[in-house]
Amino acid sequence: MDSLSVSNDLTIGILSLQGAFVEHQVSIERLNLNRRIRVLQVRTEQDLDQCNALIIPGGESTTIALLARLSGLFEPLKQFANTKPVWGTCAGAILLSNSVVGAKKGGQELLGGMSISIARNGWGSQIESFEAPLQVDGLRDSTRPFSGIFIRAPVLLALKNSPNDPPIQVVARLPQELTPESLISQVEEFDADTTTIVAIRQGLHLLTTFHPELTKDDRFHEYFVRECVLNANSP
Ligand SMILES: NC(=O)CC[C@H](N)C(=O)O
Repeated sequence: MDSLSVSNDLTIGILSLQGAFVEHQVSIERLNLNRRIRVLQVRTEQDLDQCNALIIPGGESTTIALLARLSGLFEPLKQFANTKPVWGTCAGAILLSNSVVGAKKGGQELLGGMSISIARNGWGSQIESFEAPLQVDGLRDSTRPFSGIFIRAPVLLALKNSPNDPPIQVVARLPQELTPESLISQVEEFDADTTTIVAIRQGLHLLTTFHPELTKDDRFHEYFVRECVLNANSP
């Protein structure tokens, strides 16, 4: 893919403690980038040190946070997110959020970095998992909808950027307002319009509440590489 050719060697790490990390790796490798971008499964601080960008996969956010803490990766990950591009999908999106509602008993450690609040498992039991066609700004061939796969997905509750934070850009929305039934028991009030937002960018980071790595459509991975990784690493 010529448009994504780069002259510097870059490493995209995939946090590989739990969840759908192999699927992300396969998707990036399928992009057929030139060999100067490599993919690395990240399990240690030494792995992370080699990365120019990171993907935090879907899975179980409490478990990923706990394993990161136990493996000494939690603080290095926080520092990484201060300076380098990170893409969080589903559980990864929860970890990138600055605040969460509906955490497990005992609390939930967050890496933070994106000024939003998010509700874990925010969709009601009837639609706990669903697929929806998304209109996404900036994807290649953007008139073709992207099929969003939502699996016990989190729901965005509020965009909370202060004037000092980088602006938040909405990248994708659900086609219509679905009723996030579980939210009704978790939060007293929510803004139905915000709950339709399913992908955002802020600063270096990308967040998607769904799972692009579970489709054969690699346009989101291409988007992350082009918009976040190459932009941040261009000379
Ligand atoms: N598919 C997913 O990543 C689900 C996220 C999960 N519900 C969590 O709270 O971590």
